[in-house]
Amino acid sequence: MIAPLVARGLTKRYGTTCLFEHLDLDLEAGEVLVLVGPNGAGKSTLIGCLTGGVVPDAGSVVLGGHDLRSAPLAARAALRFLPQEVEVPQGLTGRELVEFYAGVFGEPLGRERAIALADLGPAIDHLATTYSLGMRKRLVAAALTLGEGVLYVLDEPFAGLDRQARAALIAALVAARAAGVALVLSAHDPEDIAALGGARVLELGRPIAA
Ligand SMILES: Nc1ncnc2c1ncn2[C@@H]1O[C@H](COP(=O)(O)OP(=O)(O)OP(=O)(O)O)[C@@H](O)[C@H]1O
Repeated sequence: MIAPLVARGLTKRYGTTCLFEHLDLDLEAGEVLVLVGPNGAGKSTLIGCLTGGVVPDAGSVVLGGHDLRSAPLAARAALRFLPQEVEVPQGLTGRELVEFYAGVFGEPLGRERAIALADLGPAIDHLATTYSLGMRKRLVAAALTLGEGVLYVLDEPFAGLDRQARAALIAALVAARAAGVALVLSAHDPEDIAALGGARVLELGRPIAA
């Protein structure tokens, strides 16, 4: 079975400040890794290195057996990413966006399931740019479950969600995990970590200036 995530020797510095170095990560199907640490510890930067938005100073990332640098399209096809700030394109309703994701992720028939999971009521037919942060997160988090992602990476997924949306997202993540999806997420609240049904925790400390 191909591991959803293998990272080797990840190192990232900004100037003389080292956020992490020589970091190895391995996640098997269904495993969960939670990144914790104070503000500025480097959680989002590490997530950026795992999802291709930040180039590490050293090291490699392999997603679902595909190297993020040498085979970025195949690696990204295995990945579902929920960033901390969820941006949506102009001019599309929530429904149209879900239809777009369903096509890109190769599960066009899953769109009604994702729309039900987003649970936005009549707002699903409003322009997504009018949504609150929590509504945008509901929409995109539901779309992540489309297709055959093997690794979900979520940057502070529960921030800005109300209780009902948080419970729905946790249920969706627990179900994905049971289906073999591995998860990497950053979180501040131990309750969220417990709700996922057990996870490995990686604690990042305050960055060290050389
Ligand atoms: N592009 C950049 N250039 C320089 N420094 C950066 C850059 N991006 C992030 N940093 C710095 O790297 C450090 C880690 O930032 P990061 O956003 O990864 O932390 P975090 O653990 O996600 O924080 P938070 O919990 O507040 O979201 C911070 O000191 C930040 O200022």
